[in-house]
Amino acid sequence: MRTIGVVTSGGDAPGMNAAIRAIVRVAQAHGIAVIGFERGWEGLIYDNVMSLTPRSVSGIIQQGGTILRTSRNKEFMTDEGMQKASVTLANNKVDGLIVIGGDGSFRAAHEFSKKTDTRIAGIPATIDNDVYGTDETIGFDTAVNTGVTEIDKIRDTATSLDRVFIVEVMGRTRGFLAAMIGLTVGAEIILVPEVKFQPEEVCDTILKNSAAGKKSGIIVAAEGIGDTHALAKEIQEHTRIETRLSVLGYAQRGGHPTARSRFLASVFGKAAVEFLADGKENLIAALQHGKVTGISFDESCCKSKELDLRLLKLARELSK
Ligand SMILES: Nc1ncnc2c1ncn2[C@@H]1O[C@H](COP(=O)(O)OP(=O)(O)O)[C@@H](O)[C@H]1O
Ligand SMILES: O=P(O)(O)OC[C@H]1O[C@](O)(COP(=O)(O)O)[C@@H](O)[C@@H]1O
Ligand SMILES: [Mg+2]
Repeated sequence: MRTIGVVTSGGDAPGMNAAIRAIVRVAQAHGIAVIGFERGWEGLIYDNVMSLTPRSVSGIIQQGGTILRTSRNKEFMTDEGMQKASVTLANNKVDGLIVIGGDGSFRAAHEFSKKTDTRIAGIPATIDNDVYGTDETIGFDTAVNTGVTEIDKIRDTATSLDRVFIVEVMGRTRGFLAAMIGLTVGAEIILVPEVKFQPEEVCDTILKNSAAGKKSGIIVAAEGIGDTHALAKEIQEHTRIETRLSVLGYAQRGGHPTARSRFLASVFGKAAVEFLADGKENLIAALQHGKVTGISFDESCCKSKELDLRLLKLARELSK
């Protein structure tokens, strides 16, 4: 293994830069050079490369986003796109590729490795935490903390005006972010796509809480549950309690990575380089019960990670 290529793909996640830094510095210790491909798979298709050295990754451990930039790319999903990418890797004498991204990037990497025999290692980085096989992804903890900071502020105004708020958080089709944010802000209600709910039950809980003396209500809703605007309207009409919607949006994807996100980036970066250096192909660095390990792309891509529903139950118990 002489040269490793690195790409960040899909939605950016705080801590991606810390992972790039770790890869470059661990590779250096193994005598391996690193080059970066810019803007996700696009950089592999169009041969946009950036040399990465231990000095060029100085001062990025604390930066959100990704210095390699990223993209969502349709062309890579075609045979032709993958062939072009394979030629780029050969032209740059890349012996192994590290993909830093989420579930979509890993499905792409899996296809790519099957079609072109490319040696790949994965590093899970997405605020959604929706990668099977790892308890946590880089960026998740940062996005949780960003959500918590914002919702604590919303609680102040909600309590002052006896209001209910629906706060919509990201997560695509999954409820990992909503569940963790909801539990840790003391939300009265958490709505996730994994659990069907009836608006009447939500109204019922709000009315019971109000009768018990609660001055505000926070509903943390995952974006995947559907139309939160319509839900806020329905709650207000049924309960006669002023109900507002606040969509947290893209701020959840940015900002300085937390220590936790930087830690995961550092240990995953080291693991991914070592997988390739040791000839262990097509593994994703993963955290399982506090230990760093590897899970195959094959397994991760065909399984769906379960949401721990006990988080929702605990949040309900604690918000009475
Ligand atoms: N099934 C697939 N086959 C080939 N390429 C894919 C597939 N799914 C995703 N990709 C590629 O990976 C990119 C990143 O995936 P996406 O789902 O957008 O983000 P993330 O990796 O953060 O989940 C997509 O824009 C696309 O180029
Ligand atoms: O940036 P876009 O294309 O608007 O996509 C928004 C989506 O990206 C995310 O922020 C991150 O998702 P991915 O990690 O799958 O890219 C989701 O939570 C959100 O649904
Ligand atoms: Mg994803």
